Amino acid sequence: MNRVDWRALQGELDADGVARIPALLDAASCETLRRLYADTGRFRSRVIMQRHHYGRGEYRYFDDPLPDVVQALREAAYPPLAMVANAWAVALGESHRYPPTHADYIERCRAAGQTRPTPLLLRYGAGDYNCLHQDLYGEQVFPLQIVILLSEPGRDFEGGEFVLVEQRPRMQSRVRVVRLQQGDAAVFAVNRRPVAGARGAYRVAMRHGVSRIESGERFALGVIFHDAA
Ligand SMILES: O=C(O)CCC(=O)C(=O)O
Ligand SMILES: [Fe+2]
Repeated sequence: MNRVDWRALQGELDADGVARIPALLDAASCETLRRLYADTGRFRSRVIMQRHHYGRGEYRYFDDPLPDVVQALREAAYPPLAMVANAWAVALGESHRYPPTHADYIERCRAAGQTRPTPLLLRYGAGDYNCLHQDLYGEQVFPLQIVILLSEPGRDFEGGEFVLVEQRPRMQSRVRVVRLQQGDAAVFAVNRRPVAGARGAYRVAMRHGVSRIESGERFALGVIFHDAA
C-alpha cells in the first residue's frame, strides 16, 4: 500500500468517481485469497446471488478476524479515502464527517448496530454476472469502496468486466467499464458523489456491477469500509 500515489488517486476520484490502482496485490497474494474461498470457517455467511435476484454467482462475507491482508488494506486505505469522503460531504452540503482512522469509524458503525464485517470474496463461473447495485448495509455509509480482481482476464476467464453506472440529474445514465488485470484494484463511489456544475456541486448516483462471465472462473475481493447491521 505504501507505493500508492494517494494524492493522484484523490484527484481521479474527485474527477471521475473511480480510480484504478494497478498491481495493488501480487499474483501470489491473489492466489492465496482465491484459495480461501473454500475455507468455509473464515466466513460468516454465503450468498447465492440468483436466490435474491442479485445476479448469478456467489459470494462469502469474511468473519472476524479478517485475513491480515484485508485488515491491512482497510486500515491503510481508509485515511486518504476519508479525506475524499469528507470533501464530498462538504460539497454535497452534508453535515457528517468521517473520523481519521478506520478503527474510529468502526466504533461509529458499532454504535449504529453495524457490527458484522462486510469484506467479501466473490466467485463467478461461466454465465454468471452481478447486477447493478449499491453496497449499503445500514445508516452508516462510507462513500468509497475497493474491489480487487483476483483472477487474470484472458487466462482464467473471458467477459466479466467491472462496470460503473452514473445517474446524473435529468440526464440519461452513463456507463464506464473499468478494465482490471489480476491484482489491480478499483476504488469507486458506493452510492453518490458530487460533480462540479455551473452553480455548485450536484449529486450523481452511482451503481456498480459485473458483466456476464463468458467462460472460466472469476474471483474478486471486495473491501467495504462500513460494517453491516
Ligand atoms: O466482482 C466484482 O468485481 C464486483 C464485486 C462487488 O460488487 C463488490 O465488491 O462490491
Ligand atoms: Fe458490490
